[in-house]
Amino acid sequence: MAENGKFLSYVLQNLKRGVELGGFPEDFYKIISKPKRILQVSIPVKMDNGRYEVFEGYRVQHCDVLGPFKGGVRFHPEVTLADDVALAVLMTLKNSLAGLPYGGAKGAVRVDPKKLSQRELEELSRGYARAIAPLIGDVVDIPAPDVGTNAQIMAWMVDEYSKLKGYNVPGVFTSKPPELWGNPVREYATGFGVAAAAKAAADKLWGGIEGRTVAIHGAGNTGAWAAYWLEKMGAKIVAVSNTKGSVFNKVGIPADEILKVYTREKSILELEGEKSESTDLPLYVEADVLIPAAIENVIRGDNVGGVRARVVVEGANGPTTPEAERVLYQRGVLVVPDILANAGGVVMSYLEWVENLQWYIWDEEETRRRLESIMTTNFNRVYQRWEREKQWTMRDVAIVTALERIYKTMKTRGWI
Ligand SMILES: NC(=O)c1ccc[n+]([C@@H]2O[C@H](COP(=O)([O-])OP(=O)(O)OC[C@H]3O[C@@H](n4cnc5c(N)ncnc54)[C@H](O)[C@@H]3O)[C@@H](O)[C@H]2O)c1
Repeated sequence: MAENGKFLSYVLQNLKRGVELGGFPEDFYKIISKPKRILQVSIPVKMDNGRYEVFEGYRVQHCDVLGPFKGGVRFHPEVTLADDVALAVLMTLKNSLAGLPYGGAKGAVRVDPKKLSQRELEELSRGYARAIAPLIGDVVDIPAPDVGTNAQIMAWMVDEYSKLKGYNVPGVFTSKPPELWGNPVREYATGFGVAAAAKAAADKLWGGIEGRTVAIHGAGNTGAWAAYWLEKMGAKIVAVSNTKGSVFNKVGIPADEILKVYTREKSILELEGEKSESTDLPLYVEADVLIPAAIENVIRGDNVGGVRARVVVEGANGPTTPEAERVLYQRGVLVVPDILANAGGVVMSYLEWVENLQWYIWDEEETRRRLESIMTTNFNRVYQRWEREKQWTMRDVAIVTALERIYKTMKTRGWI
């Protein structure tokens, strides 16, 4: 996605800064900046036209000092190994910050899933699960969905892995459908967590989220469900976009309609309001909160001048480049970093995994209550520390806090 490893270089820049600010030894950076293991796979798929295509995929296992590797699988036509490494590093930090007993990993397949038939997609998903099977397991490495993958794909993968083992292994993939050892909260967990983080930020800055305006860049799983929960919390969604264009409506765009765009019952340009073929309108509209929820590197040095929101809550991974973040920081814009704001998905994955390992089932309300409590506690912990260390960005605080836990555990285990 990001050209020539730019995304990885931004993630490593932030990591290095975290190591320096936290006063950790240089050797710690040497260890933590490199993945422990990288698996590259080729997946042959017999296409509907009778010919074979071979897709390239990866599983990057970055660090497992805190527990089994954990992180999603991305299906995207432009994803590179460098992107996958960057995403795996972010998972290590995110899992550490959230207090989960997990290390970080990420998988990817270079493919445009929209161009595959359902049968081809199933073949590819099962093929990927078979290819990485020797290196994963419910206490080894536990993949989940990311961009371009979903609960149905997890169902195929968990089924394939279980067939290879000869018995059911529910805990090896998370974010499965509710009828296959999943939990109904997972569908909206990341968006719900982003909404909880935005609300927690608004509570601190304005005494509440009620009546505040929100712009959402990328109305997919994360963005559309964030819209849904933010509206329930009393905020107003004024702008939204996807790869087909953008809509702005200062009166408010109903979240139900945004969800219909996500589920493809409606095109984005059918929503009421000012329409634009540009996909980036939400980045620049007048709104209290901006939620970039599409892809990385959308707020950069060259366009940050146009951002007017007072708070940026990173639904996507890596949407703000370090250069843009410096500008926002100087302007007093609060950036709630990805590893804090979008952890709802992996926190929910953890809850699902705990259910699976015990063959136990929590109901939806109980699960959502646990998720909200973990998200809000984590936000407040980082925010309170940031209030004491305002010369740092909130990302710096989040990264240093995540690194402290990793470093301490490495020391205790004798890895450093
Ligand atoms: N889904 C999760 O559980 C989860 C968890 C943590 C982080 N994330 C991160 O959130 C981001 C989105 O993931 P998702 O699962 O919601 O993906 P998704 O594919 O469901 O949604 C992405 C949305 O962004 C839109 N989009 C893509 N490129 C765009 C562009 N240039 N301009 C405007 N819109 C664009 C797409 O049309 C789609 O609506 C990614 O960075 C992902 O890593 C997702």
